[in-house]
Amino acid sequence: MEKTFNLSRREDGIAVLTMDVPGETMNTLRSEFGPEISEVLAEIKSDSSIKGLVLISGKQDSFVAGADISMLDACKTAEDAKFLSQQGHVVFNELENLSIPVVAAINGACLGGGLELALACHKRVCSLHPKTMMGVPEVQLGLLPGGGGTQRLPRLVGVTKALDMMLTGKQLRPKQAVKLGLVDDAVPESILLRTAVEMALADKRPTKKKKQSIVNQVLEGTSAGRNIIFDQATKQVAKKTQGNYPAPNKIIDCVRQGMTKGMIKGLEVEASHFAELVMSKESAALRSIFFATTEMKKETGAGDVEPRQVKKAMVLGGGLMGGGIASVTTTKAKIPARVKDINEAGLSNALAYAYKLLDKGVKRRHMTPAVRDNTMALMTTTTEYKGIKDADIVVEAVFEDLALKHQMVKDVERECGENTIFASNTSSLPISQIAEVASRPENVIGLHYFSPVEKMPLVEVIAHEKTSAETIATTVAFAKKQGKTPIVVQDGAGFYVNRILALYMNEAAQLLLEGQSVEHLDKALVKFGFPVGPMTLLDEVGIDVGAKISPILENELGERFMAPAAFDKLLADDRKGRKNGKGFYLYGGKKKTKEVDETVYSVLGLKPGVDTEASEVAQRCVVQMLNEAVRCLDEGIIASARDGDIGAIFGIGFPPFLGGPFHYIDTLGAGNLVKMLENYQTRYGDRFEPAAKLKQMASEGTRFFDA
Ligand SMILES: C[C@@H](O)CC(=O)SCCNC(=O)CCNC(=O)[C@H](O)C(C)(C)COP(=O)(O)OP(=O)(O)OC[C@H]1O[C@@H](n2cnc3c(N)ncnc32)[C@H](O)[C@@H]1OP(=O)(O)O
Repeated sequence: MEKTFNLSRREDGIAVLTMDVPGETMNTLRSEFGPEISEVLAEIKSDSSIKGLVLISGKQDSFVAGADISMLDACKTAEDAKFLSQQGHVVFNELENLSIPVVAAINGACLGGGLELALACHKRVCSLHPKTMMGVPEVQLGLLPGGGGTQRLPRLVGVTKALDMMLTGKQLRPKQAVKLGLVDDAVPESILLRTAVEMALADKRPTKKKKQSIVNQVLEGTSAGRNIIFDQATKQVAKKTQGNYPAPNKIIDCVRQGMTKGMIKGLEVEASHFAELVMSKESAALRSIFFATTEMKKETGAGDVEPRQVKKAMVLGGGLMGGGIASVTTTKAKIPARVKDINEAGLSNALAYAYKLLDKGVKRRHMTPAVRDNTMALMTTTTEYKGIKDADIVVEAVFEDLALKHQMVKDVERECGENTIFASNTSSLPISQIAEVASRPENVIGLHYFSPVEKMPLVEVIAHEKTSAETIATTVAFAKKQGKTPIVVQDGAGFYVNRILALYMNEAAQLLLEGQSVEHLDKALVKFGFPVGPMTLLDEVGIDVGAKISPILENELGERFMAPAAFDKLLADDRKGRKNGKGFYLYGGKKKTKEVDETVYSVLGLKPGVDTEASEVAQRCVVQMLNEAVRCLDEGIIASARDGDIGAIFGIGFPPFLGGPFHYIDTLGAGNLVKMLENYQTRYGDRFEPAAKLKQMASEGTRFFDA
């Protein structure tokens, strides 16, 4: 069998151990490598001519991407998982205890177990390659660093910074890593090996630790001080996770026990907690999201049709969405974008949007002002259709007016090339309606972004019946270059995400009209696992936007989408939400915490009654979303349950630890969900009628995913 580790000896006495997993684009750590690694370490220990060791990757631009997540998925028992962690401890301890200097030479991704491997080396040097990132993202998989990271990281960079890395899963760029003391140096890739060899030729004493402030020395240097750190971290975790994610508290416990009772105890605790987490339903759900998104990275959205290259884009409308779309086009995709608006104000907004994003990078020192300015030069502006003949794609992001969009379709077909794609960022209008005036309907497609554009990873790519496969593939590729996760959905009012969101929001509105308070509704759904509650979301999206979409959905999809009439009173009272500072919450005040605008109750003619059980409130809203998601799958609006899960998680923040609507239905059981819906249908009306497919699955006892 081809080897993963190759040991080569240099004349200066330094041995270079190259890791290169055969046939894989990325190095990952697997249990099967154990015997080979032990053999290599034994060879090194027995060869007195070896004066030092450099560990390097044989991959072009990645070091080690962590433990093989598929291997973790294959664990059948906690014992299986615990063995993996303990095996890692043995190997990494052996590496760390070598009598010769061991230096990790890091180029590219060095994540999870990959960083833990590097931490077991005596020193670390990384390259300045743009793909060189270091971190322990296990918490994003519902796990913890199980290869000694919970013990070595705090001892290297300090408890506070180690907890920050492990609890957020943040990835550090080279200069950040040097500043933190995670690596000893960052050098151009061309001299990475040479630098590592020089380090290995020097003695193995660790580089002088970064000087800590007096406060930090006291906090980190005493058990009382450390307990303050641990307690503070525990409080922050509780606030952020609402108790829905077990990994963070276990991470804190590993560090606490290790720092209190020593590294050996710490490693024991780490292996036990790691094992429990690998077997947890939360980690299984989060790992499924990793596999889904990795699989989607390779899909064109149109089978084996090759996408055309997009060398230039145009954005119509420089407002909130247009500015965001133009910004991610230039700053992420590095594709020139020409923004057209009817006035200079819109154009200035788009430029300011991009500049603000880029300047944040300069302030955080991972971008130079020159790179910022060169990237800004990719965005040009115009109030006329000039300089766009060579645009490969035009994205319109103007307000939801069909006549205006029709005019834009005609303008683009007149002013641009015959292959230029017209992509509409509409959030509700059927693409077929927009395309009905096109002389080249095969070039018309929907490309629906979510606000804020630079943060929300999802885009919906909406094909109408005449959209060509090449248009789909090109649009999907363009969105991926923008750093987006696209799902291809079929044409229909509200597409997928807004359609399932609408019923969830309507149910929240019903609960409000029944006397639940605004803050109780929001707290209930945040506790369930959403990033924000429905009333906050409505304020953010815009009450006027919701009111505009509802009748379109009701007209196309049926009266279950009828929004509560009382909400018209909000618009009559000019309540649009954050955008005009009047909504369910107060805006513009000096207080950090948001306060409900109590006058909203009188506008709606309400007096909040007694808030009912939060879980019941959440369940009524969530089952509406689940039921409609099943209808969308049944109607072919989404191609798969996988896409439905990713769309809901990345589009509206459906709780990732539940794996998405379809994974969650599998967890609940279709039969139980039907019973819940039927119970609500009896109590609250036919809007809770279970979807036909759901009833069929309940009767057949089937699931969306293999158990
Ligand atoms: C011991 C404990 O501490 C446990 C751990 O270490 S848990 C694992 C922690 N590591 C991670 O969470 C990193 C996961 N990977 C990524 O974030 C990304 O893959 C990347 C940033 C490393 C690279 O991203 P990108 O350049 O976009 O490449 P892909 O995501 O498409 O990945 C390329 C192929 O590598 C496979 N892969 C990457 N990481 C892992 C992994 N940890 N386990 C298994 N496989 C991994 C990925 O599936 C792709 O495979 P393919 O065959 O090419 O499709």
